[in-house]
Amino acid sequence: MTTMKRVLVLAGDGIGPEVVREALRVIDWIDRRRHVPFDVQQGEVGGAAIDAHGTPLADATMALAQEADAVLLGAVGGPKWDALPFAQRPERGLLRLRKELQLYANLRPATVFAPLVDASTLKPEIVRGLDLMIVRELTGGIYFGEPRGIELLPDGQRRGINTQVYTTSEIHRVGRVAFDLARKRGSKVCSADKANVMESGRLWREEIQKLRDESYSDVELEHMYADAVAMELLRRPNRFDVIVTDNLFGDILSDEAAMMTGSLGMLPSASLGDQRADGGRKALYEPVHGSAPDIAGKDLANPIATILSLSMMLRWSFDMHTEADLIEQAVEGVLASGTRTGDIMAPGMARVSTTVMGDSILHELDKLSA
Ligand SMILES: NC(=O)C1=CN([C@@H]2O[C@H](COP(=O)(O)OP(=O)(O)OC[C@H]3O[C@@H](n4cnc5c(N)ncnc54)[C@H](O)[C@@H]3O)[C@@H](O)[C@H]2O)C=CC1
Ligand SMILES: CC(C)CC(=O)C(=O)O
Ligand SMILES: [Mg+2]
Repeated sequence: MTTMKRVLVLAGDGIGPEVVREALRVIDWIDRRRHVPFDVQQGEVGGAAIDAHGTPLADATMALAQEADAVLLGAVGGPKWDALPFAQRPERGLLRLRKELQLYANLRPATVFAPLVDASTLKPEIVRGLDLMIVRELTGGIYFGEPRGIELLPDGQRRGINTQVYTTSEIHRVGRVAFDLARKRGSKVCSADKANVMESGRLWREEIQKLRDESYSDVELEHMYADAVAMELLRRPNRFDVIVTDNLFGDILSDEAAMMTGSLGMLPSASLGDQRADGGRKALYEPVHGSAPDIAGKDLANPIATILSLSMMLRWSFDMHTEADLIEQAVEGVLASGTRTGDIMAPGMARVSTTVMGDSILHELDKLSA
């Protein structure tokens, strides 16, 4: 018997609702055409939740997220809420979800679809065939460390403080995810840190090395400074297989990697917690991009990152590899036919809207499963 897949959808702000709407149509397609029942609940996060409930994530929504098999999120934030204190900003809603669901491993694959080789700002020979995985630590580091704040000094200056903190167990658990993934891919891990200037970076390096020597001696490990990784990503991205790094460096390096694939609008992500004894795990899926206020409400956003995040959900939360493959093939087919949103458009191609991109992917899914 096929069990019901309980998915909580939090569309969020800006282009969030626009891109999530297209992913919901794909869920509906799977439900109808592949006879896999989904129980989709919807809630607010970010600015939308501030407007509706006065907080970036209501406790009731947090409880729904705890109960769901998986969460699909659009994006949060926008100029309307930019002046709010940090604790009340839209981004805190997302950070609370990550922290309370203990989603410590953020998988951000950067894959270049063949038809998009020319959409990258890098030369085709640099990005062709790119298939790398960034594993970003997501619940520790400088985004959560204490002390933090902005304080007034006696001389009238203000001082901003954030703290980078990691413990051995936080490093080991995300390291294990990276090494396990590498075993299924090219068996190579690059660990990015700043061990030359930060104590937390030195600890990161020592513990990743220890983990590799004790449990993953079959996997090749190299350590690099995060700034050098930023440089190498532009020079020779194909040298990388899996990159494991902390919360802040992972945030930055994955936006950089996104541009190899043509656009931030192409990059999906999965945020995973520990696997339970029953094989399940807490998980949240979201595009890597933000709420893109500059194009919000105009039906211009690329929904592919969100649709590919759904495909990651099918793989990681529901073991539905056939359907995940179908979605990825449909995206590739649509791109090959020259259907492009503005962010991945090449000269001479017509620009389609978010909705038409969604229509085209559904049409391609129909064709593939006819
Ligand atoms: N996970 C999340 O919810 C994230 C939220 N944010 C928030 O989003 C807001 C805007 O941040 P930005 O720095 O502008 O980053 P952004 O990712 O929203 O936009 C950066 C640029 O990429 C373009 N872009 C992004 N996604 C696109 C898509 N799907 N299709 C076409 N073009 C796309 C935007 O138009 C913009 O020019 C801020 O409030 C920020 O805090 C930023 C990053 C992640
Ligand atoms: C809390 C988010 C807005 C930070 C971010 O840029 C991301 O996770 O990609
Ligand atoms: Mg980011």
